Amino acid sequence: MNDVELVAVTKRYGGAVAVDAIDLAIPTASYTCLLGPSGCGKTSTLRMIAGHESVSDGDILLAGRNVTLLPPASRGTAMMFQSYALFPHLSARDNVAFGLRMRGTPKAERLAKADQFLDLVQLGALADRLPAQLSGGQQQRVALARALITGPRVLLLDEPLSALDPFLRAKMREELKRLQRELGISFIHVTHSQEEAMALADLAVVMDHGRIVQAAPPREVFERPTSAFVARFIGGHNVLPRGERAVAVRTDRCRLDAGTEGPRLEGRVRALEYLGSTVRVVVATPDGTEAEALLPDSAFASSTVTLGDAATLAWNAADEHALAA
Ligand SMILES: Nc1ncnc2c1ncn2[C@@H]1O[C@H](COP(=O)(O)OP(=O)(O)OP(=O)(O)O)[C@@H](O)[C@H]1O
Repeated sequence: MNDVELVAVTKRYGGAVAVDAIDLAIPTASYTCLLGPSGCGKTSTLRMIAGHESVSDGDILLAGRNVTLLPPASRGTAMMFQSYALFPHLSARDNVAFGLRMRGTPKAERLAKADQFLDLVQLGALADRLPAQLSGGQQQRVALARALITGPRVLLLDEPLSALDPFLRAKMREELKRLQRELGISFIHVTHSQEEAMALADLAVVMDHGRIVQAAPPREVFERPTSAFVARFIGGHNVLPRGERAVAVRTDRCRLDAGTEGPRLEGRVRALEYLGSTVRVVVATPDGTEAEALLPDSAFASSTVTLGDAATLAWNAADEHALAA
């Protein structure tokens, strides 16, 4: 049984198609990331699953039940918003208990459960604080506890990490994955970030212009991107012409090496970026074709290459991955 199934789901705003007849099956208790460039339809898809946006065509099934026409509260989903949307005059505890209050749960029971969920997000000690007395990261944990307390089968997260600084983002990312595993429910998470999707997702769904262009485990998307668009979007690949078609070659499989047999690109070093454990070297040919190598810093240290030098980027033919036309 899948937690969520989308069957030819379409969203039109006036005449414009934002989501174009997408099909998607999200397995039980899995972590799914929806990713793609701005305007590709990620948020519209999430909002249709939540019931915050009507479906123009197609069906949405949650645990096998058709929920397309049901209001958000009857679906078994909960949504965590980017803005957290906490009530400023309520304590963290009362914010978390709010969903249960709306369902008529007795006070003592809902406050005890709120404390339990605040503990789950490691915020038990701050239960009496108002949102204004909490940091952004802490407010976000309150919002997460508030969404989880209603016992959803599917939690929907709209760019939950984008407002956090890089350190907190990495920490919260671990936390989201832990919660999803511990609770055994499905998370569907909209992100712009390839790295976030790689780190979190069991299923990475890449969208472009309202369509799903690849839906697979992150490793498969990275190792076998289906198109030049996916290879470029997911990053870490050079996309190079091969006759009528194109091939993708991982940048970490390229090296600066004129001596070996095999495919190569000859040109000049157009950019060099030191990234700590790796160095990014971009080589451009006179006709403007570019490719880059991501070299271990030790490999770069043993070369003498500098900006503007003539350089040859080489890789093994076996590392070329053919892309669909
Ligand atoms: N309420 C609306 N009315 C009209 N058009 C809309 C509305 N909401 C979204 N759109 C359009 O639908 C398309 C998809 O938008 P959506 O917000 O789903 O994309 P997205 O991938 O989430 O983008 P972003 O990453 O920028 O949030 C865009 O072209 C957008 O302009």
